[in-house]
Amino acid sequence: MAASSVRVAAAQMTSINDLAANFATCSRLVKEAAAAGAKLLCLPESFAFIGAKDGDSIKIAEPLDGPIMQQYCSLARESGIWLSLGGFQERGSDDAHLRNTHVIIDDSGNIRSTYRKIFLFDVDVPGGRVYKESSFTEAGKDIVAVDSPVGRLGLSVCYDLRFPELYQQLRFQHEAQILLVPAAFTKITGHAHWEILLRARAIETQCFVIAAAQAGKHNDKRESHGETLIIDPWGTVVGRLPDRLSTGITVADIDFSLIDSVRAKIPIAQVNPVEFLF
Ligand SMILES: O=C(O)CNC(=O)[C@H](CS)NC(=O)CCC(=O)C(=O)O
Repeated sequence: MAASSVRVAAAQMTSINDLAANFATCSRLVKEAAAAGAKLLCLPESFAFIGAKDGDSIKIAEPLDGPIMQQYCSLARESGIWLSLGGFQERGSDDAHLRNTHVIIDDSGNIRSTYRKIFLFDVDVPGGRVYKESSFTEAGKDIVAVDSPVGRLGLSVCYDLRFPELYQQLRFQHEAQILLVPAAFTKITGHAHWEILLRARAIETQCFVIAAAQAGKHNDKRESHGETLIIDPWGTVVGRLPDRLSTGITVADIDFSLIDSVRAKIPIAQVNPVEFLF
């Protein structure tokens, strides 16, 4: 008989401009999650690397079959755990661009799925910096969901969170049960919007949401909001890492009967809003 609940973990970390140091941190977190009985660990956007200056990320970008991703595949295999690697700097179609790629690796170390961030962070943060992710990143086009031992995963990255249509499609067209939102939110926007947007996505899609976050100071210019969260389909926060904690994991049990009961009792999927609104 299939188990009715299965454990997941989400990690928080402070990536820097040092691939080996970040890999060492990820290895430790992966081992901790496996020891806690988790079947999937979600790492934040830019887990492998956060540059200290413009152009650093382009320099380290590699294809998915390159040595960096292979190291993470080995880590998944050795620990016997699935990994969600949000926001890998995948080499793009020319030397000036990368792709911000969310990679799902299974417990044998095989890449099962890849999603390239669709919505790029071209934003003038009020009281903060101007970001132009599109200046060095190629946007993805495809919506991606994939089956896993912890349920059907809907993939996204960071700023995608602000586009609810993506999550509506993941839930209602692609049948996602768990939405993954790896991120490196800014201090300012994270403080104002992070938790509210994540809980809204969980409630309006009736999915679990796992949001692994970068936290703390990466370099002189950059600091992330933190506050890794796991949220259930009712909108309750079931796992949380405080912003002040720079590195660690939180675990939660995915209860499939909760997904079913929330969806049965509040039957929004049975209503086609287009019939009523247009
Ligand atoms: O560039 C990297 O190293 C990794 N990528 C990021 O940090 C990305 C793009 S710059 N950040 C976001 O999307 C923040 C979104 C955000 O903070 C919001 O929507 O408010």
